[in-house]
Parts: sequence; C-alpha cells; structure tokens
Amino acid sequence: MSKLAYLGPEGTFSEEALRALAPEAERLPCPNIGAALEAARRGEADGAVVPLENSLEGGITTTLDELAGGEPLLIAAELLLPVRFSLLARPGTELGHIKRVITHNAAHTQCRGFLARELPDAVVIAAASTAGAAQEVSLPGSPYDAAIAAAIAGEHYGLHEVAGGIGDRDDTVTRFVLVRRPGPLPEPTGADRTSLVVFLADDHPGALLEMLTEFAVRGVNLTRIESRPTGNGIGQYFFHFDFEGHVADARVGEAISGLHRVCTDVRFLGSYPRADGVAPQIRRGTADAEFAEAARWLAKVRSGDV
Ligand SMILES: O=C(O)C(=O)Cc1ccccc1
Repeated sequence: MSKLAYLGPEGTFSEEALRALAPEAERLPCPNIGAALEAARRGEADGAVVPLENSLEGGITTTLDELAGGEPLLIAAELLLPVRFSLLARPGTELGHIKRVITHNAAHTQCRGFLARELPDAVVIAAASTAGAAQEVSLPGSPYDAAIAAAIAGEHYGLHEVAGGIGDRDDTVTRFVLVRRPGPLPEPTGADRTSLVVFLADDHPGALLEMLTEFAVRGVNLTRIESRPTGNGIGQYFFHFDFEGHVADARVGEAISGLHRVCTDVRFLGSYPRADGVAPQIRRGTADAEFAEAARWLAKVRSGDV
C-alpha cells in the first residue's frame, strides 16, 4: 500500500482529493504544501497530493513555485474537485458576533463576495489550510471567531455551520495533482495532459512568441500558461505550461525538444491522463504517423533518393 503526503490536518480539500485519487493509500498529513512535497522528495511518502489551480483564482502559487525548483517531481494523475465553502464557528456563535475569520488564502479569495456582504468589518487571517483554520477556532481561548473550510472540517473539530455555500460561485473547481519522484511515466491514454516549466534564455522581443510557436506549429493545444517571477528582480519571469497530449506523442516530443533547444532550461513535470477525459483534436499534419512519414521522406532526401 502506498503512503501519500497531503496538506493537513484532517478535513482539508486536499484530503478529499487524496481519498478520491487513491482511496487505498495511507495518508500522511503535513503542515503546508511545501512540507507535503518535501515528504515525497525525501521518500517519507511515495507521493503527495497538492492543489495546483482553481477555476476562479488561477494557479496555487506555492505549488507552482515548489514544483519549478528543488528535486524534480513528476505529476502522475490529476483530479478536478468541486469545492464548497462553509463558515464554521464554535456552537452558539452567531453571524453578528464574528469579527475575526481564519482560513487558507485560496478559500478567502473565493469567498470575497460573502465576506464583503455579510462580514464587512471582519478581519481575515491566513492559515496554512482550511482545516487547520477550523482546528484553530476549536481551541479553548482561540482568538478567532470563525473559519472558512469544508463542512466536514466542522464535523472533525466540533464547529457548527453558521453559513454554507458561501463561495462567490457555486461551480468552482480545484485541480489537484498527485506527484511522485521521477520514474516510469503513465502510459498514453489518448486523453492526456503534459506539464512543463520553461526558463527563458534571455529577455528579448518576441521571446514569448518563440515559445508559443514551438507549440503552435506542431498543433499542440495549450490548456494553461502562467508566468511566475524568478525572484531575480522586476521583469524576470519563468513560465508554466499545461497542454494536451503525452510526451510519447510525436508532436509533443518535437515541441518540447524545440523548447529545450531555444530556452535556458525546460523542466518536464509529467504526462498523465486528463481528469475530464477530453481527447485532443489532432490537426492535419500533426499525427504520429505523419511525423514518421516525414522522417522517412527526409531520410530518403538525405540519401539522394528523390
Ligand atoms: O486548505 C485546504 O483545504 C486545501 O486543501 C487547500 C485549498 C484551499 C481552498 C480551496 C482548495 C484547496
């Protein structure tokens, strides 16, 4: 049985994602996303389940930055988890009493409308996780009045639901990934996604266009592109790419070798089945057979057989 690290304590959305991705796995709760990834890197766990992006606020920057640096990890699977937020407090607390709210930043940013409408004077304090926030509220003498977390966290820590479904949209989805130390890749399924981090060679006009061209001319459809600061000064960025297809596909292999040629560094983050099962539309001239036929033709030309 495998052991998987996740952002704890019990009752986080990450735990829900882990249970859905690997119901049989032993669970190792960690105090933050970085610690969960480190547990996977050091071999204290066989992998980690971490949030990568959500449909309302975009990338979970801690995860993006952690995966771009440190010992390499590969994404082996992904999950799209609908998230529903509740305002949880100690029994007896009413909405009007709530002045200090604690939660994870990703939950805060998705409940801004509710907070502005219902608790305009409340201060919101950041916690490492939603369930960690609920646990804080449950402690005797806690300085916090309420937490924003999953309803299940309320059950774990003896809190009651003051308000449910408080997200700004009721169709918000968070994408979680299961990462492992490098090893054999999942087999292509025909509906796969590949993730990469690309570091530019130098800053020049059209640098982003050059990267995008590697994908465009091979008919590779991007599903996410995100820039993150390198930390080396204003204007210095690296790029996260997610796109359709598996590295075993000729068009994907050619696109990422093209990036490897023209960029300083390309970090491969894995090819894995898409959670939504959507297969790519293969444009004319970009199927594996067409790449193979073109390679045969080139070999003939090079041998003078025209
Ligand atoms: O804190 C949690 O429960 C997490 O797993 C991180 C998170 C927070 C809010 C939305 C999705 C994931």
